[in-house]
Amino acid sequence: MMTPMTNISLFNLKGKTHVNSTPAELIEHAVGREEAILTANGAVRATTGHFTGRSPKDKFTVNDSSVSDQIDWGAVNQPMAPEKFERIYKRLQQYLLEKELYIFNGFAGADPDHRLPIQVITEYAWHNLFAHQLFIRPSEQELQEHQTAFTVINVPNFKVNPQEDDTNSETLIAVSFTKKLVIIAGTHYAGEMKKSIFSVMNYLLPEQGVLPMHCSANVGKNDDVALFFGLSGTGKTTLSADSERALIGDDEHGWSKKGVFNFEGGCYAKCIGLSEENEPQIWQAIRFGTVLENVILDDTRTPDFHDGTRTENTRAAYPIEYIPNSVIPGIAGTPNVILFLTADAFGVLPPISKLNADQAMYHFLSGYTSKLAGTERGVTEPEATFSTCFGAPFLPRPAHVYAEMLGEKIREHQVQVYLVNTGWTGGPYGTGKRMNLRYTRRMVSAAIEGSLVKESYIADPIFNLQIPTQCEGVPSVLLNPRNTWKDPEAYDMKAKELAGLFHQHFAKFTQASDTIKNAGPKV
Ligand SMILES: Nc1ncnc2c1ncn2[C@@H]1O[C@H](COP(=O)(O)OP(=O)(O)O)[C@@H](O)[C@H]1O
Ligand SMILES: C=C(OP(=O)(O)O)C(=O)O
Ligand SMILES: [Mn+2]
Repeated sequence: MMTPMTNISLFNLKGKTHVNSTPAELIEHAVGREEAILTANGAVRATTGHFTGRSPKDKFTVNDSSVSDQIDWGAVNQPMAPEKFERIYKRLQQYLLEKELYIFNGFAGADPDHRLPIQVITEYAWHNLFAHQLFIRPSEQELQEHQTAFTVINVPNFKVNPQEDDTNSETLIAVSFTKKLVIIAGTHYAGEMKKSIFSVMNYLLPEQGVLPMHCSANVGKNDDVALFFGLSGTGKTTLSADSERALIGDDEHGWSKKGVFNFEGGCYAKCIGLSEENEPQIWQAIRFGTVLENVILDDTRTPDFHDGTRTENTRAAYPIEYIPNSVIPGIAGTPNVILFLTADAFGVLPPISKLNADQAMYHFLSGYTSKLAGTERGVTEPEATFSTCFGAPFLPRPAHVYAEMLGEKIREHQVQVYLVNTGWTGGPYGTGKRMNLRYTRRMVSAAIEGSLVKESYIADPIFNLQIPTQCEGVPSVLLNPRNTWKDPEAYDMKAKELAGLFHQHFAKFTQASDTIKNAGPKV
């Protein structure tokens, strides 16, 4: 695909550049340069060294007058002085001068009214392949007219200096909204590229009246749209891949007056424990063109998806068209049903419960899920985490900006919201076991089809949630988590402990209305 290079005015590149290369070309380069290896199923596999996940402590936002009063400064959005960014940028220009580089031009945002033309410049061919598969690929015509509005430069071998540059380490993920530039340095984890652009969209879209969301989305035969909000590992990618429904996207969407649209052109699935039986769509998407990250291979170069020795966060990145039933471009109507996914490691939240509008706001602001033992050093017991809007690491603006928009839309369109525990369950059906995926799929289907809303419900006294007494295809005893514990009193104690954590966390939302504050657990 030879097309004129679009404007790379941010950098004065004198080395060889490969612009808008095809997957086949990028794969040839990645393998030839020994960045990645070919696997038995045709995918390429790269390893990422020290960083096998995102590095939130190394993420900064340039604090200049154009954004200063808009950003929710703190641990997520750490400020960087403009002159520090400028110095790094100048050094980076020197570093890049003679470098061989790969350049992808495309879009974030499937809706032409709200899309962001982006350019992704990478040191590695495999990172450019990732960008090509994950972002929205332009048509020939769109490429001719492409004008970059935001650039991501991904230079794993460029290091910053924590002393001189005021950074946390030699690794940096820095966004400047004024320069319209993201610098990613000192990490090989490809997910930083897509989540950086997600953060940029999360900053830009509210000003256009569009709600950006950390959710997956799919659509049924009757054009009924479902959204699945959730933090990492809660099941957005897994549950949105459904043979009965068309996939809109697995991670990042916007909700405009017209409906929802995907920000991306691909998916980024977790591979740990992946099986053909449980996740057939994802399984068969792993083929030529797909990028595997940190997946272990056997002697025949066949992936061993059960091997987590390198990391539990093994990944596959593939274009959305590799999912047989997908919506391209990723645009659909207004959601009918919203599912909040939470991976509760205490095993006390019901597998599914129905929320009213105030409860929906309460749980959206809370964004409860769990960090599991082993995922972080020092975490030996399940640890509750609250990540507001189910996506705090990616939200530049204060939570209320997003929450108010969602609340308005839920009310306006009378969207039914459910809370789904995709985490753990106690008692006879599996102490310490993850919720059975087949049952979760049944409950999610019943919620989406509308049969669940008509069931009878019991009120859970601790969490103040409405629990259905039946759901077709799911043993009724599982629906109430208290039944699944050997010792119901032990259940009550654990449940009250979690209820207390909800209260502690929610205390910071002083501006929330009383009806929202009272919609949480009753302890
Ligand atoms: N009941 C369940 N619901 C959803 N996912 C489950 C369940 N049980 C196990 N899993 C596993 O949990 C992981 C969910 O990850 P994923 O869908 O990638 O989350 P996200 O996209 O939200 O980061 C997958 O590996 C999936 O196989
Ligand atoms: C890619 C990520 O998100 P998710 O696990 O939600 O896919 C991430 O958090 O790095
Ligand atoms: Mn995902």
